[in-house]
Amino acid sequence: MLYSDELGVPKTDRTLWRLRVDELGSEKWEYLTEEAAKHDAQSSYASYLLGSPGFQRPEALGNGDEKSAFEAALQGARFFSLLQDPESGIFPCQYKGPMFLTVGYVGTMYCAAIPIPEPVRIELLRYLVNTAHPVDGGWGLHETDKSTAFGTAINYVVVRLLGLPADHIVCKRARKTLHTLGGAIGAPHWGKSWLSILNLYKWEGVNPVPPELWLLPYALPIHPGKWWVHTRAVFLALGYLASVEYSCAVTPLLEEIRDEIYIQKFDSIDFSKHRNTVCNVDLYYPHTKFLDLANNVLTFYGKHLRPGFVAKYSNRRAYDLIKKEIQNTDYLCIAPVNMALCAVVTLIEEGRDSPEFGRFLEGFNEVLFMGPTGLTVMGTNGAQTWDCAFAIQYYFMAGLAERPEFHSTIENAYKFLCRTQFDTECVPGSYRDKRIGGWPFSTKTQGYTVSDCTAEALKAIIMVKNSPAFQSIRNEISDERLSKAIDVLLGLQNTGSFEYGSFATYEKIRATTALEKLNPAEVFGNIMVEFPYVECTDSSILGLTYFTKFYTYRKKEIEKAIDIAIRYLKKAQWEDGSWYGCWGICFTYAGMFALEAFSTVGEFYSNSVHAKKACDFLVSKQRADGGWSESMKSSELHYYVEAETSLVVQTAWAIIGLLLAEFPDKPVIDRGIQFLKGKQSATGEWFYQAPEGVFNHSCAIEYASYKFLFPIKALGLYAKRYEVKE
Ligand SMILES: CC(C)=CCC[C@@H](C)[C@H]1CC[C@@]2(C)C3=C(CC[C@]12C)[C@@]1(C)CC[C@H](O)C(C)(C)[C@@H]1CC3
Repeated sequence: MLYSDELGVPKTDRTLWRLRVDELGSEKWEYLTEEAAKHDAQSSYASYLLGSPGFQRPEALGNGDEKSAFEAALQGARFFSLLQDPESGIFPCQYKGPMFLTVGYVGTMYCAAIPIPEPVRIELLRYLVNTAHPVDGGWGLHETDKSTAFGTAINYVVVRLLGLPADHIVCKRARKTLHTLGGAIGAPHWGKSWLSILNLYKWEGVNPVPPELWLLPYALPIHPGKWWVHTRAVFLALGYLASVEYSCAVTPLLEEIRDEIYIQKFDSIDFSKHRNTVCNVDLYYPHTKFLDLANNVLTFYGKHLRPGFVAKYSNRRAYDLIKKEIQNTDYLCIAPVNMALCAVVTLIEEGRDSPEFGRFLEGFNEVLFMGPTGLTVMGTNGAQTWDCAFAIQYYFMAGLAERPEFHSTIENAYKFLCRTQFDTECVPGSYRDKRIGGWPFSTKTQGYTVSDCTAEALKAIIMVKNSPAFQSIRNEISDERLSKAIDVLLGLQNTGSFEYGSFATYEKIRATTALEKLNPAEVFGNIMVEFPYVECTDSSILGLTYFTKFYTYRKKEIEKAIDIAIRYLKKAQWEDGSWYGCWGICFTYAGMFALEAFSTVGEFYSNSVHAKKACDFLVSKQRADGGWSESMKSSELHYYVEAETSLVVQTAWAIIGLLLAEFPDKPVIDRGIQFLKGKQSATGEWFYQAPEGVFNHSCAIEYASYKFLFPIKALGLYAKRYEVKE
């Protein structure tokens, strides 16, 4: 039973929610009146997303051992295909986990004094009640985290702003935990920033990130235009807000909250002394001495030396850049963190009734996603492109795509990918690369190319274009447009000495990774600049190798790019045969991707020491029940940590790696396959077990489609290798 139900916390009527999806993949939930709902049926996949009974499952097939691996893959694909929105081709799902995003939406609405629509308010609250830590009632950085000062302080504020009274049991428990953690004073930089925006803390107690940094010559490595896109975008807006010291008007409710979140009396706190006070439970990446020094110098500058005209000029510059970010992403911004901050800046600059701020109010609907436990702000505005690219590829690899029953699934997803390729550039002066030809992680509107998303989308499209079964839609995208994707991808490969041949996420590495020494976020690792990522490198290899099978465009350069990327991978492999994965958990995820990349250049268990070592590593982690189970702790601690129970997605990853590397010991693989089959319901469903993804080493995030996509691939590859063809 959900905690919110146990407590009798109000909820909306699930049957009245509708998911509106448009052809570019924007996902917006709408709550209807009972009358309107009568004429507007809930789609079946929306019922699945809400955990409502309306979802029509495929007809049941046999359980566990009775079915072959192929039948299990087939049944899994039948189930997953029902989760597609047939109009747009995407597979909408709640991309949740991070617990520091809802404050952005609720905080912005509070600053603008705009009431949150009632169904949204009720469901946001319900989600927070359901994610409160079962033991102590606090919240962490992500849903499955321990309680931290950051998570507990901001989400406590959020539930109070959403109307939960201070004497409610949820508030009482959270408050007690917050006080045990030392109170909101120990919140890290972003927590302190949001508290200051909400007038619950003072800007003098927040370490500075002045917009003046944008006035420095670009040649300097410290120039923010060279930082990782997310960090650049967050600190751009935060720099503006801190510089103008924006805080919303104090209200009686805020005065109450001021009395609740600290262990000291609010008025007695000298906030300027707490710039560096961070609860040690929260601390993942402590300040370096170098950063402390820089903070002291910049604080002194801000207080005593900053000429008014410089402040004004640099704020203008920051706002200009914010406007460009808004233009390039049509108000979505790169992700909900900077979106909310840009919305507050727009509120200050343009006013609450301006059309510009109004667009933000619409944009928020695209990142709020409803689910069985309530409504939350997602990590991005979805995972549309990524999921479609995988679905297409894995149906092909599993030998399913050509079956007429899946034609429309493939066709719809393919058309979505074709529509999603970038065909316009960013406005000049945005510090952005050329993007025409690239693909994003979510939607075209969001506007940011990602290396591996480009490569995986490209590969999926080539599969469809060259399949005899899909000749009628092969001209949906021209070969020339595929060549543009190659231009983007080749342009993203790193050429610096230590990361030579690798790929980062959104851009090439623009400044030394030593800048990480200035990471001020306290709770995240690897955020200051781009880093070389093995998974992004692997996916890029997959896209490039697949392209050369069919096309000759820039062939020599592509071959060289693949060669140096493979070399990078080999260099990055750890002594024990593993790789540290940054975007999925963790060594298992990275191992799978690397083995797939090796397989495309003819390196397998039998002929490559690197592939052999990688397989041996994976095999050494198999558990007695045949499954694999890596914990999120691996990502945090940088060594392999097993979780409590075997996990479907982890097992699929390991099996895929072993199969693609042609690992010879069949019984090992058989046991993994048995595990995957055993966890599948007769209707083809696999169930959520644990977050599959991670970012910045410390924050877990759920990829809801993975529990279908990777088992389908694993079972299908197994069937191709070992089962007699039908
Ligand atoms: C520290 C900050 C700004 C937090 C906001 C959250 C974002 C940084 C996260 C949320 C989703 C996220 C993990 C994502 C990625 C980067 C960081 C994101 C955007 C990328 C695009 C990096 C490359 C990866 O291979 C993959 C494509 C899987 C992910 C997708 C989601």
